[in-house]
Amino acid sequence: MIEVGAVTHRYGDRTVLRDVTVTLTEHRVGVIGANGSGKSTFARLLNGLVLPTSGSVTVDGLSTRGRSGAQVRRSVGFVFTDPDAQILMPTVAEDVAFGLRDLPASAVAERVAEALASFGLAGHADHPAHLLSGGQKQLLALCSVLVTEPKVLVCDEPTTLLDRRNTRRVLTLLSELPQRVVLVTHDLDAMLAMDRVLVFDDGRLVFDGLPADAVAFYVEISSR
Ligand SMILES: Nc1ncnc2c1ncn2[C@@H]1O[C@H](COP(=O)(O)OP(=O)(O)OP(=O)(O)O)[C@@H](O)[C@H]1O
Repeated sequence: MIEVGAVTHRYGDRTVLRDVTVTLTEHRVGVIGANGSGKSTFARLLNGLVLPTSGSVTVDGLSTRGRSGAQVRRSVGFVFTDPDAQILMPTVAEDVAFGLRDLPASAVAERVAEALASFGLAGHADHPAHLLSGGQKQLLALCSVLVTEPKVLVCDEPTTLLDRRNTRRVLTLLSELPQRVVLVTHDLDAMLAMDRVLVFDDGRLVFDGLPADAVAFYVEISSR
C-alpha cells in the first residue's frame, strides 16, 4: 500500500504539489494531467527520489524519509522518460547485471540472459548501450529495473520515445507484470487498462476514480 499524506512540495518558492492525500492499493494506477501539473514530482515522491516539503509518503508502511528510505528505493523501481538518465554501464548486458551486483556471478549471468531474451534484446547483449535506438534504450532501462524484481514499478512516461509497436509491447508487458505499477503518461488509451486513475491539475489531485471517468474529466478540463 502506498500512502501519500497531506503532501505539499515546493521547488524554491514555487509550489508544484498542494496538499495531496491518497492511498493506493490497486494493482494498476494511472496518472494523467497537463504539462507541469505535478505528475513527475508525484511519481518521484513514491520512491523517495523527491522528499516532500511537508507531509509524508510511505510504501508498505516504510517512510521514504530517514533510515527506511533506502529500503523504499530498493522496493520501488523507477523508469524515467529519458532512458539515458538511467543507463549506467557500457554494454547492454552489463547494464542489466548492474542491478544484480550483490548476487553471485553464476546467478547473474543466467538472470541477465533471461531478462534480455524477454525484452527482445538478447542479440544486443554485448553492444554498447549508448548505440541502441531510443526505443531499445527504453526497453533496456525497463529491463534493468525489472531484473531487480521491485515490489512496485513507477513509470514516468515510459513510451514517449517508442514507436507504435514498442509502445504496445511495453504497455502489454506492464499490464502483465505481477507487481504493482504506477504509470504516468499522456497516452489516454493506456489509461483504460488501469484499475484507478488520478488526474492532476496545477499541483492538485483534482480527480481520482475509474479510468473512463478520469479520462472524460481530464478531456473536459483540458478543453476549457
Ligand atoms: N527540479 C526542479 N526544480 C525546479 N522546478 C521543477 C523541478 N522539477 C519540476 N519543476 C517544476 O515543477 C512543476 C511540475 O513539474 P512536473 O515535472 O512534476 O510536471 P509534469 O506534470 O510531470 O509535467 P510534464 O507532463 O510536462 O512532464 C513544473 O512547473 C516544473 O517546471
